Amino acid sequence: MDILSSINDGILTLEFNRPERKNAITAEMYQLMADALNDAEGNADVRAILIVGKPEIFTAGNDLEDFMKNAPSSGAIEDRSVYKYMMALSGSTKPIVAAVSGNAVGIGTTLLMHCDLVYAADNAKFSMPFVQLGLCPEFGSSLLLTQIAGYPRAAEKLMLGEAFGAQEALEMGLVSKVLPVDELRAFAEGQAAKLVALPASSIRVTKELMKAARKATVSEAIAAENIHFGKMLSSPEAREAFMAFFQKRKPDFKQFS
Ligand SMILES: C/C=C/C(=O)SCCNC(=O)CCNC(=O)[C@H](O)C(C)(C)COP(=O)(O)OP(=O)(O)OC[C@H]1O[C@@H](n2cnc3c(N)ncnc32)[C@H](O)[C@@H]1OP(=O)(O)O
Repeated sequence: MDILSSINDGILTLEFNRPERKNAITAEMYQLMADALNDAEGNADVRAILIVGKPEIFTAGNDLEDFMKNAPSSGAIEDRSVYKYMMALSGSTKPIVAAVSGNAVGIGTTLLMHCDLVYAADNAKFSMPFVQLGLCPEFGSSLLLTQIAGYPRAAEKLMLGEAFGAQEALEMGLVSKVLPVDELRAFAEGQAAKLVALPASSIRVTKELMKAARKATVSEAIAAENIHFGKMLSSPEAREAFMAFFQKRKPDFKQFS
């Protein structure tokens, strides 16, 4: 299974488990995670959610082969499993803890902005290389990163797409603590266990109140981003970037005006 899903002591743990492809996320993996999150919504026994990868890799983001095969030239974005997953994540009423070690690329970083408690290992590396792929930010990152980090820093991360480390992620407020990689998972599990022991109704209301102010603007940003993202996935620039990645060469964007 490319996603390991388990419920123990009130915690739903979702673990990326495709290390041979750097935990790159396929449509099937998004669907599995969307289903688990939606099931958790109706399951009172789940009182916290934990998202983890492997010590050496969180996720390389969307599977680029999937991007090439399934560019959404037709069909509604709402029907795509990535959309279902991100809506389930951003709309979850349960507290979500994320623990990042290794690379968190693209949607791997975006998804953190929809979680509640976010922790990084000292080997974590974050990147949103949307522009480098001929794409644009997705699922609220154009708005949320600006709110979290301020415009200049968000512009640097989103326009240049370069990777940055755990310490910088801490300074900008993307994560709230950095730990040694071999301590990260146990720490995150401990934080999730604390949430489980607290009154679920208080956690629920606190989360709702904290997210209320940004709810409408995040939805608007996601809708606007999706319009561009969907079209850009089939653009010649994106094709060139995907081909270049698999051919292990630098993309040549100068051929496009
Ligand atoms: C809506 C969502 C949007 C997004 O998420 S956009 C972001 C899309 N993701 C990316 O552009 C990241 C692409 N991957 C990488 O940049 C690198 O990987 C890493 C920095 C994550 C790791 O680098 P290294 O440790 O050198 O590993 P390696 O040799 O590049 O990868 C090992 C194998 O994994 C495959 N792989 C890695 N990432 C992806 C991916 N995203 N989609 C499909 N396959 C991937 C490779 O091709 C290779 O395979 P082989 O061993 O056969 O050469």
